[in-house]
Amino acid sequence: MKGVLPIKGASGREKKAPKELESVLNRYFGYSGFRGKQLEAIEAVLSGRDCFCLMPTGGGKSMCYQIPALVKTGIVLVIPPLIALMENQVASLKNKGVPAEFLSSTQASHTKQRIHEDLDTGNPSLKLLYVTPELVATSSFMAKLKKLYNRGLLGLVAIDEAHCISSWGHDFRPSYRKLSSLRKQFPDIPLLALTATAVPKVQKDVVSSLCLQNPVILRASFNRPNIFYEGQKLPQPWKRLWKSWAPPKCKFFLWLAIRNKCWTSDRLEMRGLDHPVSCLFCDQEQETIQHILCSCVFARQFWHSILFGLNVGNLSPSRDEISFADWWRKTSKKIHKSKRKGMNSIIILGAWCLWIHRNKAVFDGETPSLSSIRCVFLDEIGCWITAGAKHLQSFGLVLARNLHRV
Ligand SMILES: Nc1ncnc2c1ncn2[C@@H]1O[C@H](COP(=O)(O)OP(=O)(O)OP(=O)(O)O)[C@@H](O)[C@H]1O
Repeated sequence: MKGVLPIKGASGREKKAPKELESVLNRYFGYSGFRGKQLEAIEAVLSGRDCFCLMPTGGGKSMCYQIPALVKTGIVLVIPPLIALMENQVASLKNKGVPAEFLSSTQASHTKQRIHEDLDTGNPSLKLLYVTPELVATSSFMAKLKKLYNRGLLGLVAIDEAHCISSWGHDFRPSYRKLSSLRKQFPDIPLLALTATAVPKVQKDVVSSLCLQNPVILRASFNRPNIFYEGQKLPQPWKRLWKSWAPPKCKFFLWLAIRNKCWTSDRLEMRGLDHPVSCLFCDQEQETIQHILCSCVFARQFWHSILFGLNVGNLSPSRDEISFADWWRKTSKKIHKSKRKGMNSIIILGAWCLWIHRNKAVFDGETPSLSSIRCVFLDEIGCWITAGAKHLQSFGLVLARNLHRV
């Protein structure tokens, strides 16, 4: 890149002086300076280090791999979780004159062919290539990457929304798990893991799942000094959530859900991404995670059938319920202490089933059905009991007896 002179870092790898990086930032993106942990992340990967970077939503994580792509030799491979995300970013980069492309199932075959031909040349014009984790998991694409790597043309691999490896990545996106092979395949290429949601436990999991080697760990402050906050302390459900019996993936899902961090229509729309027009369960209201879990008519019918089966149908969420966490707190309070642990597991399981059912409707086009979600719920309860959920035993028996009557 003209005007940006590489200097040698301690490791002997490419390193750029901040001023030179700032001039690239200014030239392509029009910003006068880096913010948050951007510069530290950029310098880490330019010096060849792996890096885990936690920055708030909208904090500017993409710059951490876009600037290296513009100053580093070779191609930066970016792995985001959503096709819509990569389409958006690629379009915006192209607008700024940055050579970027994405490969996905939605891409026309002649476009894919053109990208592959470019990758096969000795000197590809591409600087950023966005791909899905599923594509990285295929042997044919891995072979292509290997070729790039052997020719010294792979500069950096950036994994966006890296928490997917640890949360819904387990079941929902198994290919995220397979990204662990990147470190083995490309031992000296820096890996950059970016996320806005990672509690220390998840951070550790991301670092170990990706086999990051002695990574630079960056955690930007989530405080926005220009925003005045006023808050009221509400009883939080965390203790109830973490202490209840449920598989970790379900608890983690609910932790995200309570914090409104699931990729439902409202969040996708806020980010300008493709999103279902309305909730696929009821086709009446906008889809939010709170709606799916408690105020949607489908969700309420589901909860009613489960709770009615347990002889506490009166505790089902009402149509005015706007917060799942709030409903859970109220419901839990009304249950006798001796049954509370079991009820908490029932509620986590119910929420998990609703989420899985919603994903099947969104991604597999399945029609929402009360009888099928109830069957899944009953099967799961059996599995949870077998796996050690003692408090659920009596609930399971009552439900198995009563549910067919609902
Ligand atoms: N140094 C900077 N100065 C000013 N604006 C910036 C800077 N870096 C990034 N931005 C802008 O901040 C906005 C958010 O950036 P970006 O989409 O990369 O955030 P993000 O951290 O990836 O967010 P999310 O977690 O939602 O994916 C963009 O409009 C981007 O152009």
